[in-house]
Amino acid sequence: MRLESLRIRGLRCLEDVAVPLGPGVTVFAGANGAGKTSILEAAFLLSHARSFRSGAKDALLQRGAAGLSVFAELRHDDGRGQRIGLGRQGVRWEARVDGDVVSLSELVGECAVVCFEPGSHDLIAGGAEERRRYLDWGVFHVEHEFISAWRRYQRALKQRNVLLRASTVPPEALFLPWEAELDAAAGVIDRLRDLYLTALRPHIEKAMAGLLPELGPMELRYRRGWAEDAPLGELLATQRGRDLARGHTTIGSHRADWSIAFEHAPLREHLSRGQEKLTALGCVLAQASLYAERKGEWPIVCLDDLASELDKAHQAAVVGQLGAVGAQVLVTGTEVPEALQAGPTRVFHVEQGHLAPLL
Ligand SMILES: Nc1ncnc2c1ncn2[C@@H]1O[C@H](COP(=O)(O)OP(=O)(O)OP(=O)(O)O)[C@@H](O)[C@H]1O
Repeated sequence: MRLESLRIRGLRCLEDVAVPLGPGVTVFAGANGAGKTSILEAAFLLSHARSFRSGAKDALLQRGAAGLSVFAELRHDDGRGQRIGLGRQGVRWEARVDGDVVSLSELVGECAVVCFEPGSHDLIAGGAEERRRYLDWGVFHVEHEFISAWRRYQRALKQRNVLLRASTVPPEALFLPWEAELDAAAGVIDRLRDLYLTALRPHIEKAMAGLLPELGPMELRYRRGWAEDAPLGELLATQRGRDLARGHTTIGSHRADWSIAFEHAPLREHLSRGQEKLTALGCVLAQASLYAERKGEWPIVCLDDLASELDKAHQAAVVGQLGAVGAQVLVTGTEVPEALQAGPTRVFHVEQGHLAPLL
C-alpha cells in the first residue's frame, strides 16, 4: 500500500502542510528541528493511533492550536483507494474512513505503517511494554479475534484492580467472575501471540541473516506473563493476597514479554548499541514482511534519521531490499543519505514546518 498524499494540520510545528507522495523512496531533508520526524509521526499516527515518540499525546498538538488532524489518500496494491483521517478536537479523537466516522481500531486496521527510528532500539534494550506493543500491533493486523479478547482482558483487569485497591477487602465472590474472564481472554491472547511469534520467526531469521550474519543463528523466546504449568484463573486466586498488598494484578497477559538471543550474543547485554539498533531494524522489517505475506501488500516503511542510525552499507542494503519488493519508503535526514543519492528518490526540503520539493 502507499500514501498518495498526506495533509497535516496542527501537529507539532506543522501548522498546515500538504505532502504529495509518490511510490518508492521519498526523503525529507532539513535542519534539526525542522519538522521532518513530525511528518513520519503523522503517517504513523494513522496506523497506530499513537506516536512512536514517547511522551504525552498532548505534545503532538501544536502549541496554541485547538485541534490537530491528519488526512491521507491511501492506495492499496489491488487498486482500491481510501481516504483516511484522524483528528483531535479538545480531548476527543475521531477517526474517519471514506467520510464515515469509524472506531480507532477500524482506522488502524486499514492502514499499516512501520517505523524504524532512534527510539527503536528500546524494542531490544527497553522495557517489556514496547515489545508487547510491537507484538500486539502485528497480531491485531493478522488475527481478527485478537481485538475483542484484548478489550475483554483490559476491562476485566481494570475491574480486578479496582477491587484490589478498595479500602476494605471485597469478598472473594466479587473477584471470581473477573478472574474467570481474565483467564478466558488471556487464553486467546496468549494463543494468538504465540502463533504470531512462531510465524514471525523465519522473517526475523531472514532479516537478521542479512543484517548481522556474524551473530549466528537466533532464537526467539516468548513468556506469556504467568507460569507455564498452571491456568491463569487458578494462579490469580492463589496470588490474590499478594496482589492486594501491591494494589494491582501482578500476573497475566499484560506482563507478557519476548526476547531475541543469538548464538554469539546469548544475552541482550552482549549486543553493542549498533547491534541493538540493527536487531530492532530486523524486527521492524520482519513484521512488515510477515504483514506482506498475509495481506498481499507491503506496509509503508518509515526510516527516521536513517543516516545517523545506520552505517552506509546497511542504509543501502535496507533501502535496496525495500525497493526490490516495491514498498513505499519515507526517509528523513539532515541531508539526503549518500546511500540514496544514486537511486530514484523524491526529495523534499523541510524548513520550520514548511515543505518544498527539491527533486
Ligand atoms: N507541541 C508542539 N507545538 C509546536 N512546536 C512543537 C511541538 N512539539 C515540538 N515542536 C517543535 O516542532 C519541531 C519538531 O521537530 P521534529 O522532531 O519533527 O524535527 P526534525 O526535523 O525531525 O528534527 P531532528 O533532525 O532534530 O530530529 C521542533 O522544532 C520542536 O521544537
